[in-house]
Amino acid sequence: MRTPLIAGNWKMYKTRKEAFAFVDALKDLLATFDPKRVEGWICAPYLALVGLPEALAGTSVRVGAQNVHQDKEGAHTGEVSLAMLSEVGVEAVILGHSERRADCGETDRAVAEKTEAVLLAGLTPIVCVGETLEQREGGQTAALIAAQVSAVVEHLTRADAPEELASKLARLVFAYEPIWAIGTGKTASVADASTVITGIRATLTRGLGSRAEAVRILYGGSVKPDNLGAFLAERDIDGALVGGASLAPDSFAALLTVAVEASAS
Ligand SMILES: O=C[C@H](O)COP(=O)(O)O
Repeated sequence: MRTPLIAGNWKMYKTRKEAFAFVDALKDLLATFDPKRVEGWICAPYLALVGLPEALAGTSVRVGAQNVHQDKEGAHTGEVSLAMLSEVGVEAVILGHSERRADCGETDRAVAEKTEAVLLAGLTPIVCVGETLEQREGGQTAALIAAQVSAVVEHLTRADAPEELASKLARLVFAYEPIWAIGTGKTASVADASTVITGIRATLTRGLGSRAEAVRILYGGSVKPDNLGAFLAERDIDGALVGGASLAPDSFAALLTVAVEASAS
């Protein structure tokens, strides 16, 4: 049984002051219910990460970043390493978000290398895949998503991959985020999201065999507390990657509440 996961992606929102005010308010809200049956993650901007895990201590909400460099260290101006993230208590990293693929030219290859580095460092990668509206209307969704997922799986299972990688693959998380649904208020239909996510699991099974069953696959794109339940009711949808609706403490707590209720039903 896969533990439901609600990951908030704050993107480039919240100063440190705003981030810590969010945590204070969230802790008050979480005092009234126990979201233990689900995992809640806040993926904050780098500067807000410092001190955030400590501020969330005593809750079941953990902290993630939104990107990392794949190298251990080096001459990479402006980049942040996994050791730097681990040192401040970060446990997960969003990789290959469509905004980074578009704004920063992140390739499937770079996303695959980052995924390997995150797994080897003992953190959880949340690997984003998704199609544009043009690609969807052109009937390319299934092939494109399969190619994005396969690029990661083939890299992780290549013949000369580090041996210890195999035992870490169950920690993989994928997020299917149709680009046209991000921040637009237009979600994919539950049926369409479910079809794509079932396809992702099939691609994972081809590459990973039975280990694919443990991999969690999230839906992302205009998820709100009032539409989350319908996605979570689908067998292969294990949670959500949420942007806008993760920015307010009451809305993030409401997402966790919906996930707890869905996991109980
Ligand atoms: O990473 C999160 C996604 O880009 C979804 O953002 P959104 O919930 O604001 O549509």
